Amino acid sequence: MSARDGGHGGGIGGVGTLGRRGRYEDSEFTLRIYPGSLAEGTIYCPVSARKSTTAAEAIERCLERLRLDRDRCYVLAEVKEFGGEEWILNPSDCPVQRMMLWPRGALEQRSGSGGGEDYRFLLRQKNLDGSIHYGGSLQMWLRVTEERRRMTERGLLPQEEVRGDHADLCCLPELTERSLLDNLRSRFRQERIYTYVGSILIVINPFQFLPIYNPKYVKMYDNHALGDLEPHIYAVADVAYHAMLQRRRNQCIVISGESGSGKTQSTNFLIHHLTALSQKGFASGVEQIILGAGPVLEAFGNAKTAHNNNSSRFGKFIQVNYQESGTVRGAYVEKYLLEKSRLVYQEHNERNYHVFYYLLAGASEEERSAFHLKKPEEYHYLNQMTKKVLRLHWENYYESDADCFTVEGEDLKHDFERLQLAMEMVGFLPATRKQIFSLLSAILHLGNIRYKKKTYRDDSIDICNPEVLPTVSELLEVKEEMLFEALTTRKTMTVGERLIVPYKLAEAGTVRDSMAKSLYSALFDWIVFRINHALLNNRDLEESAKIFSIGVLDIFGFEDYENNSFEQFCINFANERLQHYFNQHIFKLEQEEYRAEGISWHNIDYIDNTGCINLISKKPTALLHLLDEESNFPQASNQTLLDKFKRQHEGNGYIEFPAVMEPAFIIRHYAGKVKYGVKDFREKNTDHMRPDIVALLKSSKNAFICGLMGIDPPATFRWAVLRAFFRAMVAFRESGKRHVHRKTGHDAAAPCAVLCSVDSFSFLHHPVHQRSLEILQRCKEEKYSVVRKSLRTPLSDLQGSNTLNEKSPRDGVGWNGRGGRQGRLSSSGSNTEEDGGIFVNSTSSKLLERAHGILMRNKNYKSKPSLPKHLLDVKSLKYLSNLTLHDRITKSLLHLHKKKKPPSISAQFQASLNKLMETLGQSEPYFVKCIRSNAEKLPLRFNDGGCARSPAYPCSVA
Ligand SMILES: Nc1ncnc2c1ncn2[C@@H]1O[C@H](COP(=O)(O)OP(=O)(O)OP(=O)(O)O)[C@@H](O)[C@H]1O
Repeated sequence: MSARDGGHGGGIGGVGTLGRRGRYEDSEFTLRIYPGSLAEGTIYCPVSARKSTTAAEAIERCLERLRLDRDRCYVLAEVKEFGGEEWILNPSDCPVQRMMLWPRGALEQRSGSGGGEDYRFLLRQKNLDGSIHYGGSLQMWLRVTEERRRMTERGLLPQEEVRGDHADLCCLPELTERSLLDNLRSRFRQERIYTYVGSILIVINPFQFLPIYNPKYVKMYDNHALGDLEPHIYAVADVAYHAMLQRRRNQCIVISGESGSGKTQSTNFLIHHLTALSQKGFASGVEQIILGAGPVLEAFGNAKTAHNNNSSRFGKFIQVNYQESGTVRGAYVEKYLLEKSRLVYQEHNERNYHVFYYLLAGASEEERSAFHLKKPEEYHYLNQMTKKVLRLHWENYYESDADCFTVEGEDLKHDFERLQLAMEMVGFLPATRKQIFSLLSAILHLGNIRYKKKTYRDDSIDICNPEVLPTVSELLEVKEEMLFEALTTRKTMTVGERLIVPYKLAEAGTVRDSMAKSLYSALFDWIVFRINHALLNNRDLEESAKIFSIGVLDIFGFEDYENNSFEQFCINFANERLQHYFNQHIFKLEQEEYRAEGISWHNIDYIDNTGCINLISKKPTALLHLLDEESNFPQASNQTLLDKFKRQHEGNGYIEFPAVMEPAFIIRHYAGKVKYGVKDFREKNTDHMRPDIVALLKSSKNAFICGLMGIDPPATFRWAVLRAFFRAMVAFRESGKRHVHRKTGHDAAAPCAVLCSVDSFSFLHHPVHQRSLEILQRCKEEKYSVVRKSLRTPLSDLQGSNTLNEKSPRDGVGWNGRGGRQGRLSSSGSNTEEDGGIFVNSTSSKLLERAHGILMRNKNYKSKPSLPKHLLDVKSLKYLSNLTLHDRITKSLLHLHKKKKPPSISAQFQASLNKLMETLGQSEPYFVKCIRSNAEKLPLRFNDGGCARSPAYPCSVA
């Protein structure tokens, strides 16, 4: 693709600034549409398009140029990297927007350097039954495959085994570690990366996309039993889908494997197939949002690590919900344990979360100055790794410097553009995005605050670089003095007296980092919440509606590093629970079933890890409970914690203590022994945001920051509605007065004068007021009342002003909108539950109606571009908050449990794991085990040692 105006013909990869982004909105690009067999002799047809050009329009132009038969029906298919997988675009989809989500490499290759045929648009013809016509080749191909299978069955063709490998390891004549490895290696060399072990799918990450994900394969695996065909990830998705429909039971697919083994990639294939299966090739609204949600979650939750340049630093469970008929109706994302420590510290050769680098590389000049952005190397939270390198190679600082902030083949500017677009796709308006980036900048500046001792004699501290404070206070919109106090002193109550105690030097750094980590994780929670809101379907709110679901769990694999700490302990505990679930299903339940049916069966010994799970989590003396006890005890230390572990569990076969006096303990996990250092265990387990910091942030004038501190989304939403009302009223009246004043030269107090002259006002066209007016209309329609019985101190807006009316094109609701969501809202009944509701009195109602009339009549008025986002409302917010009740991370981070102490991090993690296990327990499971073919990430290279050592290696699970 190339942009023809604006002078950035190198493709969208070169568009990085806001100003350029503005031009980019109107730029004309060239789409290359490949007609394939529909126009023999034409490789591709260049079609000019803008960001808003629809697929239907692009097809029209293409048909015109190629003079194709217009009586036929055509669609545009987007082919993405994974070996030719095709995504059919809806007529209203915008191909340029899809293309903007492609990685820069794809766009560059497109501009002529060759080899980039992976990403492209194809012109496809649609058959009468709605299926896609593949020019006969698919049918032929399927026939050949089928024929081949029949001939093999009849013995006319050699069996697969003759080639020396088995598609199912259970069929191996001899089951040894050697034979398993030989079989996997042999298959891998034939580019067969998938192998079954019974019903379990093993994937060996080839680090190169193979052409096995295109529609031929989608079709081929449709409605076959597992094992009928060559193993494939699509086969698992397909079997789960049909089992859900036939047995009317929820299904789940559990993906495991070490970092870089391909879990996330497998999840992507599964989700695409699971949504595509029910869509007959068309991307639904849900699929679109899932499509946008991926890059957003990735930018905020992934980072470069030593093992994987794009490693997910959080676990996720994506649940695709279906109607009884089997069509997708919505989805839900649950996240587990975002790695917070990465925000303030990274190991050598690792980076902070991607989004920081994207922002610093891609922000426009305007954004740079608004957020006071610097270079990455000037931020403490990003440059610690550089400093390490610096110490090693002082003389070649600049080389090392560049290496640390970019990854080979990466274009951060392009990634920033892509992120912005993805955020737009999940419904984040420009103002919301600005709030998010401003918060990220505040976090970076916060990290630059350094402390020093005031004097040698006492412990009191000061900030070395006070010039940073105004920047942070400006970005967070808090008072500078309050910020200084919160960062240097602690307020405590002792016998009714309020004490202000200065932090010690080491403490202050922890407080600063804790504030940064908590802000970031609250932001991440907020993003997940908003994505879930976008993925929510109206019908999910109806209790009677029957939902079936298929969940895909992509959770961090087993970890054993040189230094293991609290995070690894939690992660490995989660893996123990999953291994237990796996054992239950694969061995125990199956054997019990055989025995119940009277089938003679020799029980297979498997490693039962119940003992290890009990050691870690069984009340009252398990390690996690002892940790909680010691975390609550002010005099305790990590050493007393270790002593407690020893006293309580000495002699337990699952725990050992190093012979030398080392502050560590060793757990015998199912996947091997891991040594954990107890340093920081207590601190990490109670990593809550301090009350002083919460109070500071709640004092922010910025509704978005306050919103992050809000624990009750429905309540904060109502406050947002109220605020919007007053904002609109005040603005409307004030502007009216000003206008009359200008015209008559004296103050016009009478509202009628305002109304008479308001037609020409432009202030109403400001997005904030448009939104306020729309919100007000909704209030009116919901019969809210304007006068609150008692005005409490606002809990603040959850969403900030710009997010309240982000709405879905599906809603189709205008000012006087009927039907759609509006219908749902008025029938929701949520308003009646409210005490002290909001009443629209008749004067303000008239005022607003008039204002709206003006707004709508004005010929300059343009409706906002419709966004793939649901309208927020109390009922859906309540629904979502209930779904995430178990996950009280944000709540506890903010220390909002007034009476009780907030639950510890490990307690919250256990609660979310329990919920996950409950969901899995109610589903029929499938297991996908991912293995890294080599540690160097080389394409199609099989390293025996690496594969056999993998915790997902069949020997260690079977
Ligand atoms: N099936 C596949 N075909 C081709 N390449 C793959 C495949 N699966 C994974 N990869 C490559 O391997 C890289 C690492 O995979 P992925 O990020 O999915 O690993 P992961 O197990 O999720 O790692 P982490 O636990 O660190 O998040 C991907 O960026 C991709 O380049």
